[in-house]
Amino acid sequence: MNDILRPAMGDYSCPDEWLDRIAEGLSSPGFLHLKNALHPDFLEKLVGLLEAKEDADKLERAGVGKGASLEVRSEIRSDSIFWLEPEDSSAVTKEWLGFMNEIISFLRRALFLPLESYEGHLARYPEGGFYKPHLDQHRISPTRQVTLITYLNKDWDESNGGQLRLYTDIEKGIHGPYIDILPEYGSVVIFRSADFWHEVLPAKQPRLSLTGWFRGREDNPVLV
Ligand SMILES: O=C(O)CCC(=O)C(=O)O
Ligand SMILES: [Fe+2]
Repeated sequence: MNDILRPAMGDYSCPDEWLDRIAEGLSSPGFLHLKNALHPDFLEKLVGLLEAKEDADKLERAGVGKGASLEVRSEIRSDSIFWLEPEDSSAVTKEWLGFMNEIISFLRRALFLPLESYEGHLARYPEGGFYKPHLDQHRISPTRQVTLITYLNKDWDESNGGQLRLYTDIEKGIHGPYIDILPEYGSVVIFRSADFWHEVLPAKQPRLSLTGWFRGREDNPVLV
């Protein structure tokens, strides 16, 4: 797909075309891949924030599981992350969270998805980093409904590895068909969190991204 759909910097009212594409893709086949989806100035700020957090030693090794069972499992995933919190003082975080809230409102209206909130983190996979096949929706707490990943890697090509491998048949899972998506600068991938097994293939260079989830209610999750 060749898209130039760039929400302008400082104006995160999402273009209707962008929103329509999201609704269409999530309805069927349940995922979409937008290239060059974000304004370059905004991408620079996200990279700047990630680098600043890394320099300040604020990235933490990402865990697997939830709540009390959350633990670092190096054999499953090797990224380090920084959660974007509303109380964060940086303008870029505020802008991003505002943008995500706008998408929540739209998805509630357009697809009647019972979304309540967004959670997201910047991520850095080191050289050789990977994330083994998984579903983003936890079995025990199925609040995550929709995944949205933004990639922040300039000049990334196939020789760098690090593809997102998205398995497109929920029944067959990792034994079924898949597509590979390069984590190219400004690309956005969106998919239904319960329906797509996926993994990050080993990256030959450090690999940067912003991964987040639109969530339903904790106590009354509705499967989409
Ligand atoms: O970065 C990616 O391509 C996928 C990351 C992922 O699957 C996750 O954080 O759950
Ligand atoms: Fe995932």
